[in-house]
Amino acid sequence: MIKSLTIPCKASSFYFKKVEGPHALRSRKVRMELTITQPDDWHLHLRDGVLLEAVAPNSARHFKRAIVMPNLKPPITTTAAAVAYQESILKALPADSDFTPLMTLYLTDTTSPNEIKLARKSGIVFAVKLYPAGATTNSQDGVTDLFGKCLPVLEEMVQHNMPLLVHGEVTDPEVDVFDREKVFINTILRPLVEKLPQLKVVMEHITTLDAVRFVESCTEGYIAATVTPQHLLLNRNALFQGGLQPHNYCLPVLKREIHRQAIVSAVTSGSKRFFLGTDSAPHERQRKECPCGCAGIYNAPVALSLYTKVFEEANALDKLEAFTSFNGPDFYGLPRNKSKIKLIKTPWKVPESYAFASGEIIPMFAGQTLEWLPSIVA
Ligand SMILES: NC(=O)N[C@@H](CC(=O)O)C(=O)O
Ligand SMILES: [Zn+2]
Ligand SMILES: [Zn+2]
Repeated sequence: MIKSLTIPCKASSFYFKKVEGPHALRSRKVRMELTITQPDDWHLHLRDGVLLEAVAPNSARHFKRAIVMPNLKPPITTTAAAVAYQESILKALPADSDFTPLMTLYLTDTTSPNEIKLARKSGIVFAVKLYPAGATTNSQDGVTDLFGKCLPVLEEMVQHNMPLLVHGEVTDPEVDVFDREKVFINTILRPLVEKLPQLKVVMEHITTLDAVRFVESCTEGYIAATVTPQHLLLNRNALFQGGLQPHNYCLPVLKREIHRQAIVSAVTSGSKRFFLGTDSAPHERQRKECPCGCAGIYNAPVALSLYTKVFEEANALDKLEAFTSFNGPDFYGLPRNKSKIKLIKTPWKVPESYAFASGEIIPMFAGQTLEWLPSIVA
């Protein structure tokens, strides 16, 4: 017989469940379980074609909704393209999946204010993404001069309460790659927030103490940030440990340990300004393990285990659910999910790779053993 014990914690909808298995008396093993509201992923790359078919089910297994990045080739610059992309994502999901892709538009120098009206009216577009031209994967069609070219669009976004999602790095080759986020905050973000204080902005995948301080200094409800598992768990040593590690390479690049610690403190503090965004960014193995490898870490299958590990190690498991499942929908003005997910503290091995039609994808922490196995509560 399985005995279970529920221990209430500080947060009301959160509890520990200790389950004593059938061999409990002999082995004295106690299994820990955590049940939380099902999370959403507020920053996800689903790609298209065979890659989309390979990765979409893995995100849909754990997450209820996701903000889907528009940096395809060609990019999703119109509402019509977003509608078509959403249809292909839905087709790539298992028949019984209730995963909802929340679509975004890719901002360019020529995006028209009318496109924002169409986007809002569609009911399927939830944000507009700013890629400074040349900053990251498939950003060549991005913005070259935000204040010179995009102010009318940004003003229209304020009218429609449409958030701007930001890849926050400058592209000036003279600026050290480790300083590009900090320089972006000082030269673009701070002036933007001063010019348009009513614009909702999400600083995506923050990597520095500077970003934490900036977000905390702004008005709550207008400026927020997503945080990835890799920037919570790894510092820049992970790029070179025992040789060059292409599967730990993403943009913004991993930073020093003091920055990692600042981000961990921010998310585990219980602040509403930070929420889950995996930035899961799959690239085919050959495109990562080559002389000029792509930036992007595929973390969708391991993300929830890793976030839970971070909160456990910070003694902040009671703050996990707000970060994974409340702060994101609250910021976007969307309802919180009703469904639940269980995280079971049991060892499980991350697959070495995920095969797909024309190759394979190597996940973050491939082949390693993690704890906290997610499982949807039926
Ligand atoms: N994060 C990454 O390193 N890569 C992302 C783009 C991005 O989010 O900047 C990708 O699309 O591959
Ligand atoms: Zn980015
Ligand atoms: Zn991304």
